[in-house]
Amino acid sequence: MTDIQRVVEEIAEEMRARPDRGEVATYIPELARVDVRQFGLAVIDTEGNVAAAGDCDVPFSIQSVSKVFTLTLALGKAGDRLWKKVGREPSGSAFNSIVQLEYEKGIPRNPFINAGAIAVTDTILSGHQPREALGEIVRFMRFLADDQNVHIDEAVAASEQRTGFRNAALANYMKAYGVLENPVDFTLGVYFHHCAIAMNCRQLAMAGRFLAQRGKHPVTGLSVVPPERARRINAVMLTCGHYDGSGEFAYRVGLPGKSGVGGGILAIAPGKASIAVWAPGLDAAGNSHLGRIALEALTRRLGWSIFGA
Ligand SMILES: NC(=O)CC[C@H](N)C(=O)O
Repeated sequence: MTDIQRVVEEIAEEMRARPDRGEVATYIPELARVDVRQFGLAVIDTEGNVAAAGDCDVPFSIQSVSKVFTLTLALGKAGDRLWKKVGREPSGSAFNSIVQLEYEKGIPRNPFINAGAIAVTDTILSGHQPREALGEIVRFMRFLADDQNVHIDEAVAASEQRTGFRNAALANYMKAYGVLENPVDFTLGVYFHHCAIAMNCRQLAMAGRFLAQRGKHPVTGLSVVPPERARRINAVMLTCGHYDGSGEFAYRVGLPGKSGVGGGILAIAPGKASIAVWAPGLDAAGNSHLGRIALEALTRRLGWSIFGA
């Protein structure tokens, strides 16, 4: 057994035993049904060695973790023009906050808060039909995960479509400022559906590998993005990937990471590994409670924080 596999199994064991699990998201009714006792962890190093434990094969709703991949696609389409529509500063406010948008004239602070991700999705749509844009996003996820078995959980998408009034407010607000180009319902439809992509920890860690290896696809060796872009996406993940918990995540874990309200976190140890953890219970900022604790244990034991041991 490798050191990494031993550490991953130890952590899964420790997390299973903990009574503090956080609370599942309830504002998307379908997510409220998920069993909070689950825990999965998968680490894939740059040579392709997989260390995994717990519920690492159970698919979960990746939610905002999808925003890393839509950002990658949108940068591929629009290049640096994307940064006219969305900033890259931490927001210091909740993921679904509205107040900042008014002060900043409809330009969201960063691509990972909901408003920013909706603006990113709008860039991917750029005049196409929602079905085509969604197809492109799902194909990209399958290509990166090297697995055709990645799909959209329609029940989760429909659940959020029915209840996503706050996101509708954010989108309409940006539309009023001319930040969104497509019909609001098109952009929101694609956004809700890409948030509803279901993947397991192994698939998600695989999909993130290009960010750990200078933009290269792990299987084909092709360039997914140039090294400079991979570095920059990691930087935005570090500063903005956990909303108003981003400082705490950097302090404790020390890796670029992106969380979702399904309880997943994708974390990148540049040059070393891609890591996916899933524990559905959330903390007050909407980030996976045990996911963060597990990653803190992992980076400490393996000495993987980008800030040193
Ligand atoms: N933080 C999240 O994962 C939020 C994503 C969710 N789909 C929403 O828009 O509210």
